[in-house]
Order: sequence, then C-alpha cells, then structure tokens
Amino acid sequence: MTQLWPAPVARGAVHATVPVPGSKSITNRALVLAALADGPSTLRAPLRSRDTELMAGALRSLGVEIQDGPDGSWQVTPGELRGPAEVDCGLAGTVMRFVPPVAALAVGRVTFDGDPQARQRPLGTVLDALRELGADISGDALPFDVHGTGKLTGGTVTIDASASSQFVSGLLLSAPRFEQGVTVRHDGKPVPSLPHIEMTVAMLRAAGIDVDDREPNTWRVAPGEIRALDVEIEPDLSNATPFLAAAAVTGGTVTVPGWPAQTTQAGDAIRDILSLMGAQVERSEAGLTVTGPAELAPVDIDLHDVGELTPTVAALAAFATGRSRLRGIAHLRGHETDRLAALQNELTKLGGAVEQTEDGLLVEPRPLTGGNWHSYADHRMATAGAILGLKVPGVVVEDIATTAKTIPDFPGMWATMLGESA
Ligand SMILES: O=C(O)C1=C[C@@H](OP(=O)(O)O)[C@@H](O)[C@H](O)C1
Ligand SMILES: C=C(OP(=O)(O)O)C(=O)O
Repeated sequence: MTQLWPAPVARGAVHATVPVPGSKSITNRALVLAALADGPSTLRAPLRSRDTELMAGALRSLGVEIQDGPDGSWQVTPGELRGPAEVDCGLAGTVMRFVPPVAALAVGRVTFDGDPQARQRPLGTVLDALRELGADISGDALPFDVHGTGKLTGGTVTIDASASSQFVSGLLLSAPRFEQGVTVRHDGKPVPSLPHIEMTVAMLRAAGIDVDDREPNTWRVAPGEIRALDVEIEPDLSNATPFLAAAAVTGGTVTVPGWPAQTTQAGDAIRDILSLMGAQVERSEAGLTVTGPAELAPVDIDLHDVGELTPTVAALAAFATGRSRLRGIAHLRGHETDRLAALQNELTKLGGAVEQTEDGLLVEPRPLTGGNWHSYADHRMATAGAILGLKVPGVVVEDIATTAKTIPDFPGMWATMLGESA
C-alpha cells in the first residue's frame, strides 16, 4: 500500500540548521570515474541513497569493488570490466545514461532494466550514439542489452541532447577509455542543465583528463588515464532547497552547513531565486542562511539550466503575492515523471490555479486547502508537497518514501527541522 504521510504544518516561523547529505550528481560521477581510474579511489561523505546505491550496484556487477570505509566513505577499486551482468537503473537518469558507455567497455553481455516509469524516460539518443562509436547494443529503450568486447573505438558523434544533458555527460565520462576518446557535438534545441555538463568536464579535468569545451555545443575528451580520486563530496544543493524553502515560506531562518563558496552544482542557483522572491540569503563559514520575507514576491524566471529546482520553485510560487512564470523547462516532461503535468494536477487539486505553457508553468497563488498530494514516484514532487503542507493544513503526501531516491531520510530530517519526532 502506498504510504500516506500527513505533511506537518509549521507551528510558526521555522528556525533550524539542517545538514544535508552529499550530492547525487557528484557522487554518481565520482563512482563512474573511480570505476574507470588507474587505481583505488576514496569518496568521502558520498550520498548513500537509492540512486547512488544503484550506481554502486551497477558498477559492482561489472567487476568493480566498492567497499564501505570506516568513516562512511566509499573505497572504489577498479577491476576488469566484464559481463554477464544485470543492471537495475531504478528511476535514476544518471544510472541509465552514464552506465551504458561503461558497459560497452566490458567483455560480455550486460542487460539493463529499471522501474516502469524509467522505461518512458528518453534514452535512445545515448544508445544510438554508442552504436556510432562502435558498440553493439540491442534495444532502443529500457530494457536493452549491451554486448561488449572490452573496448570501444570512439570518435566523433553528433546528437540531439535537448531532452537531457545527461546524454552528453554519460558519453564524456567514459570517453577517456575509448581508443580515440570522443567528440560530442550537439545539434538541436538548446541543451538543458548545462551546469551539469560543466560539472562533468570539471571532474574529468580534475582527474587529469584533457577536455576541450571552447566551442559551444561541442565537447572533446582526449583518451587518457583517469587518475584515482580522493574527493570529499559536497552537500546536495538541490536537495537543500526544500529546507531553505521552509524558511522562505514561514518567515523563519534555515542554515545549511557546508555550502561551498564555489561549486559546479546547479542547485546553487537557489540563492538568486530566493533573493528574487524577497528572502535574505547569506553565505558564510557557517553555511548558507536563508531568512524568509513577510511576503514572497512572484518570479518570472528561466529554469532551463536548473530544471531540477522546479518543484521547489513552484511550491514557493504558490505562496507568492502574484502570478509567477517558470520558463525553459519543457524537458521536465521527460524527468522522473512529466513534472509540468504533475505540478499542475496536484496544485490544482489543492485549489491552486496553474497553467502549462509550451515550455513551463504559470502559477497563480490562490488560497489552498488540504488534500492528497500524489508523488508520481518523483522525489521532488514529494518534497514539494511537504513545502506546501507547512502552511496548508491537511496536505497528505502519498509515497513519501520515494524521497529516498536522493535523500535517505527525508521525513526524519523534516521532523527534526520542525522540532518534532518523525
Ligand atoms: O547529470 C546530472 O547529474 C543531472 C542532470 C540533469 O538532468 P537533465 O539534463 O535531464 O535535466 C538534472 O536535472 C538531473 O537531476 C541530474
Ligand atoms: C531529474 C532528476 O533526476 P535524474 O538524475 O534521475 O534525471 C532529479 O533529480 O531531479
């Protein structure tokens, strides 16, 4: 039975310090690079959640050793990549798009599948690109098989990455091990989530790989040895946003410790978004501190680069003093669920007025009432419901457990923030 979670109503302004677990995007990139590196790596403070455990499981099944260190770190020792293996992608975009290129470097058959909703997510572009680069793959979506020979020629490939930046990141991450490296060219509508590609490029360079990204929409990765990693994973800034939103909507103050001064995480954009909405936002040695305003200002904002923040921003917008416009996010229709439809449906059910545009949402604040908030197996839909429930009595989030995709104990963290027991 789906778990029903009555979202707690804030008893007043929320005041809390909320440590947030490691970044999903950095952890899963670090795991892939470590699996392909020239020696054993240490990943400190990695995210341990469904998406990263699935990534670790996928790499283990291909012959990589991943062990728990005494301090919660992951010790990754590369091995000879080989099938037969079965990879469960769950609903993780990073697993379904980053692991097939690794599997193409293995010897033997590797079968991929995932959750029912994962079968709907865009993927064919990555598989076609790998075929062009020399891989033997049967299928165009989950489930599919990669028949590896232990090596891949690589070379130049042109793809349309307008559905997901992960198509590019996946090809780049394994490319140092392709015989010719790779040159990926994008041809199509603008690539979303570009900061995530910048994160990929930065992590490859930090591992000693030569990456040329001077030309827009073209990335070239030279073949080379990936240096073993010893990295401390930053907190997940996108996962921090529901907690910061709690301060914003209740006029309270929330601090997230360890907010990096410089980062490639797209979630850092929440600082500007909350400032635009009238919150006070300050980064210091203590972390990032957000203090909510008396009233939230509406926004007209392009979220193309930071689409994963949309559910949080839509929840904030539902409490603003006027109509907000969220633009540049047509690609969210291919995320964990169709996030534009999901947000429209669920906010409308609570009495909100939300319209879908071709590339986004118009959110008109209305007095909201309680009701069931469906999560669509989407962790960020579930956390958006929690934000709304802070101010709207009677919001019941269905399947709160789906937050475990990227946050191991969201209900516990939320209760602690509110000074309650879970
Ligand atoms: O590479 C990554 O780690 C991610 C890239 C983005 O995907 P899209 O480009 O598909 O939006 C982002 O939304 C996702 O949460 C994580
Ligand atoms: C789009 C997201 O995830 P994924 O990595 O599965 O694409 C997300 O976390 O918002």
